[in-house]
Amino acid sequence: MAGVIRPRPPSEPEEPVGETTLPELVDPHWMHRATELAHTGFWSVARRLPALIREAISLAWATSRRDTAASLGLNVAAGVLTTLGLLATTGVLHQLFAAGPTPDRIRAALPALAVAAAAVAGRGALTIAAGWAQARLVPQINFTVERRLFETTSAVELAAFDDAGFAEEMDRARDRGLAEAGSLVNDTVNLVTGVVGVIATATAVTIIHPLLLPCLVVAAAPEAVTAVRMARRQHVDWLARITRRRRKWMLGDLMANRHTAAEIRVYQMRDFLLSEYHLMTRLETRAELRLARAQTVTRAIGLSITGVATFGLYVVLGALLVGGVVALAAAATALLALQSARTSLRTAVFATNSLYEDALYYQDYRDFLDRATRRIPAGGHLPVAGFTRIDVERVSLRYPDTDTAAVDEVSLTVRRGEVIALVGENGSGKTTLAKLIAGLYRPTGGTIRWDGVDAAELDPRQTAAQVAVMSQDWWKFPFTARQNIRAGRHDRAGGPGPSVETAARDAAAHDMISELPFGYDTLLDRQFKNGQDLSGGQWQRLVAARGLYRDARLLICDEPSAALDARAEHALFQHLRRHPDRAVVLITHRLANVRHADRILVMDHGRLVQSGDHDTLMAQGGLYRELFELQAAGYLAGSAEPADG
Ligand SMILES: Nc1ncnc2c1ncn2[C@@H]1O[C@H](COP(=O)(O)OP(=O)(O)OP(=O)(O)O)[C@@H](O)[C@H]1O
Repeated sequence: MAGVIRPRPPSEPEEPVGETTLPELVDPHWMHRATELAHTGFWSVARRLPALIREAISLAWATSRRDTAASLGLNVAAGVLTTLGLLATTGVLHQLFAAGPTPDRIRAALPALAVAAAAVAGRGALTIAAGWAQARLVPQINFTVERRLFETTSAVELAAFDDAGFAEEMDRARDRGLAEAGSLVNDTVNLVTGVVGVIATATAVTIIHPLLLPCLVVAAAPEAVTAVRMARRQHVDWLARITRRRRKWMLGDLMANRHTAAEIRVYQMRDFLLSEYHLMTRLETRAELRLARAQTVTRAIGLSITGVATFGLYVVLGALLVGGVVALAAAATALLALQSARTSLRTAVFATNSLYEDALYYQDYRDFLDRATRRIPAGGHLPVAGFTRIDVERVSLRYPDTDTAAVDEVSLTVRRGEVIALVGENGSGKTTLAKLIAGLYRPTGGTIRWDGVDAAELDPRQTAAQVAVMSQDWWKFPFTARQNIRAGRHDRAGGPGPSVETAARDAAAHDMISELPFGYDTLLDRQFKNGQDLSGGQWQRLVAARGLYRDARLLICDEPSAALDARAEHALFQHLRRHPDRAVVLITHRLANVRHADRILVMDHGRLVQSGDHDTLMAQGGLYRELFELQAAGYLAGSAEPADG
């Protein structure tokens, strides 16, 4: 076995001194409502029930009237049959306990028995039908709330995503709010089912003998109280443990993840991660045992009290029987009713607890939708078919929660047929200005005019159709190579404009795509079967192909070649040259690529500080020349860093 290296088992950690060597985790945003339930008493929760039920039913009603009516109506009908079944059972017992020969008694009991059997069968059928209606309703609700959310998030203005509060609310609405809508309705139906069950049983018992009702309440109550206590204890405990469990998931994810595998080996982090993981596991197991112990105690106390209460019920029933107040048949039915009441009460109690928490999270979803809807840009209505010039007039943009303007009173003109370049140091505002020209942001000052018309008055969809942006922070869409390029104008069926393959060739992406296992039909996401990943530069070629495929009148290229090799960069820039029908706004730090631009605009701290062609700016001196010469020096033969000291 020489040469086989066996992984050394990690050393077991010492008993924890402190909790962990890792720093504290902040609370995840999806549990910000969780403490609220823990700190709200059961009766406060119960008091809010009517409003919550109204909310859930109106959501369900708006989604499907038929299934809502069926879910609730069939449950109520099942309740009526519960009452009928109990009354018929009393009738059966009454006949059976009567005096006379057994065959006669059985014969006399038969009609009531038939009614009782029909009631049980009917109730079963109605419950199944109600369950079916409920099962149909919940996915429809999920679909409705998801559709509402995504229709809104995909329409809000881009600037909303820069607002940290908005982004967080969106995450919350998406993570919990969506899921809770279905639960809200499910729990409401369960609550109604439970309450109907309790009412049905109480009604039957009251009809049989009014004195039986208080006995039933006293006997069933301890179990309901135990159920509330256990549910709450579990919730509080879950809250207390959630941070540790997240840390455990995080550590587990680090150790079983293809992205971290190399670094963990390079830095020999295995022992450290495993010992932290063991520590978390040990603390977690201890906490779980603590909960199990506490729940066992609660259950034991609850069961004992329930036992005593049930015994009390027997004593009371016995006394009523002996005193001749209640018939034997009625007393026997009361015992059957107790079982049914307990089950229904437990269902109602659990549903009440969950309903409250569901409603808190669903409210987040509602609040977010209201807020997001207000941020959908209204836009103008004037049609746009193209442009001859776009005038940017003293335009500014200040991002939310920032003190300085990212773009500060900038004026320039983009003409059709021109290539203009935006250059400047990192953070000088080039990307922001490009996004303003593209209409992705609305200026916080100044005006942008398309052929003299304020862009705010133009139809935003038609304006967007004139613009293509090759952005520097693109996303790896999990589609095939072809779909990734066609996404540039997914609704173009034939018609003018380059084909997918032409766009790919122009962006130096065709050869690379052809070499993929399924060529243009290769899925570019490793999460899918047969999916592939591309290198950063290969992805950038694909993004450039998408931009060219869009074939827009205004092409904005933000660092289109940052990850490209020299050959691909050269090929791409051949296609970003002047074109009579198109204006190109080019942002790049590689100043050799802007030499041939019609105009070079130099930005510094959000302001436009120089403008002109390459020769003019070089003759002028200033920031452009300084940056150009610095970069050019790196390419000069024999240039070397001065030696230290
Ligand atoms: N979404 C944002 N929210 C808040 N501030 C932002 C946001 N995007 C950019 N900024 C800030 O605005 C300023 C201009 O950024 P911008 O991305 O426009 O610069 P840039 O010239 O394109 O930089 P680079 O050359 O590094 O790409 C920077 O100070 C940046 O920190």
